[in-house]
Amino acid sequence: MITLRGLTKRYGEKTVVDGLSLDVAAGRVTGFLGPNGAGKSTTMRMVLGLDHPSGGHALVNGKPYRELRHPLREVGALLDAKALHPGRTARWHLLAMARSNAIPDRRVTEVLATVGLDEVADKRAGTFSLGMGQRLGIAGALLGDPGVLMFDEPVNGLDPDGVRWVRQLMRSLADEGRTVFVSSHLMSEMQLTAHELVVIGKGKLLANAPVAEFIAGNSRAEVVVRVPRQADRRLLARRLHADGLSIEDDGVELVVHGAPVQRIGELAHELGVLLHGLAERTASLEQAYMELTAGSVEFGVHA
Ligand SMILES: Nc1ncnc2c1ncn2[C@@H]1O[C@H](COP(=O)(O)OP(=O)(O)OP(=O)(O)O)[C@@H](O)[C@H]1O
Repeated sequence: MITLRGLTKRYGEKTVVDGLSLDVAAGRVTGFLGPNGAGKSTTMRMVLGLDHPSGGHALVNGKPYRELRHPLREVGALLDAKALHPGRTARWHLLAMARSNAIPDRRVTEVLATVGLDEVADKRAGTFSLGMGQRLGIAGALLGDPGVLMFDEPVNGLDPDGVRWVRQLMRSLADEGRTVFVSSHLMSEMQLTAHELVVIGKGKLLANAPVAEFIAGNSRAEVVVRVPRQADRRLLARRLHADGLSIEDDGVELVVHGAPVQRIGELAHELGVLLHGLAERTASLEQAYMELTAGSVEFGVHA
């Protein structure tokens, strides 16, 4: 479990993390979202004791990072996959980490196999592709078999197969009861991977909710009604309009906001309107995220 209370970071005049209070629960994958520069990496760095908070605190399993006896055994992290010694082999990189944290050497062989790098374990990390570097970074996070894991954009540079592998890994780590806190800009991937979401903008907490609740709360559900006959479409549209519902008519389909699908089906039946389709269209995480963060984008092109 990760606990943030009033966590704040200022650089000069700028507050980049602004009073964050939240719990990241065990047994769940928690997606950490926010526009570029929102403060995600800074928050993770404070959890890992790499940056010192200007206010508040961050705890891992109830303790500040610096009080953890064998930190790698309690919290593993992938922050920057490029932060490797290029001349070291993958195996040496991991052995050095293991030995400084009293982790047995055999764990190195295990995690190399877990991330699929066993065949290149004795090659220098400097020759690795971006995706191989990500895998090595993930191996480092898993090394101490920690209960808490943080990944900053772990799928960056991975091919589709690698992306799916990361998704399955995150889920299985959470299924084992671990705390998995993962940042990403890939909304469709987050929708498939995360159970819970934490969204920040300009350092402030914007949302903290299960994925489905977040999408429902930040988007409008729509019902798409396919009405082949124009006269029918007009009749149904008039009736829905009279009921105070908002409707769009593109000449083939009606898109209705604010009414459950059952009600529209019943109305069509009552009016004797022929339907070729009646479907609820739930918003994607991307749509909900865009709605929520529209005012918090710092570096964007304004249309
Ligand atoms: N050492 C530093 N000195 C000054 N400003 C910093 C420092 N580190 C980060 N910042 C600023 O803090 C803000 C938050 O950066 P951070 O990297 O935490 O955002 P992020 O949400 O991880 O962004 P991204 O999605 O682009 O990775 C940015 O405006 C950044 O320029």
